[in-house]
Amino acid sequence: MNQTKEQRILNFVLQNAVRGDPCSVLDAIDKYCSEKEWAMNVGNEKGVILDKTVEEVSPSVALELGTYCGYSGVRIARLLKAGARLLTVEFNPEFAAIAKQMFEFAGVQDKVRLLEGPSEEIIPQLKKKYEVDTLDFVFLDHWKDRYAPDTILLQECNLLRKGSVLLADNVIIPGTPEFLNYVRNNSHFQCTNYPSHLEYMKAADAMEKAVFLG
Ligand SMILES: O=C(NCCO)c1cc(-c2ccc(F)cc2)cc(O)c1O
Ligand SMILES: [Mg+2]
Repeated sequence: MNQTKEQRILNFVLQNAVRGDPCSVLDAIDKYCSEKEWAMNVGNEKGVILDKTVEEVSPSVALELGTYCGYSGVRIARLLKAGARLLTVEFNPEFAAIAKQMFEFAGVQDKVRLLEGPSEEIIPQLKKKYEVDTLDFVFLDHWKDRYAPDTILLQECNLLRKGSVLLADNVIIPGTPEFLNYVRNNSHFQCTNYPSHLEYMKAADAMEKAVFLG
């Protein structure tokens, strides 16, 4: 059976990175996806913006929407303080299976909980089923037309508190116009735009930070 691109990425990591070394996993994925096959990982340039935001927030509980192969999940988990945890949601079971192996190889599996299913089903379960009180940090990187409805759903489920930080990937390409309009015209959010580039390409992209003001 032919391998998928995501399996090829994982195999390259298993062959070229160091087990238990998250940075070597990130470097291997970035090397493969810049030299061999493009893939929709957040990448190293936008990854630095993600790093700085995670370090500023120092979250105890972080949520990622859109796991894919686990690149940004490894990126976030490697920066979490002792006892902190990342919940990451992936709809596609094949991607989830790859990401699970990626987390284990990187050695971050004890900090990460991978939840398979649609975000609109999982978000309402976070409090009771996954014992979440409120979220300190949310990385939005899933289906771009879900960013706005899921931001509303997070509020409806009382998962945001004064100071909760949302960071959204791809607000230029593929683009998230409904989300940008929603948070930028909402007095409950303080927004900051971070211009960058599409992962592994010269095309312009950006990330948007939206701090919930309560
Ligand atoms: O769809 C995306 N993510 C959700 C997956 O379940 C996604 C797409 C792209 C992208 C694709 C095709 C292109 F031509 C340009 C950008 C980039 C990304 O960073 C992404 O996160
Ligand atoms: Mg993305």
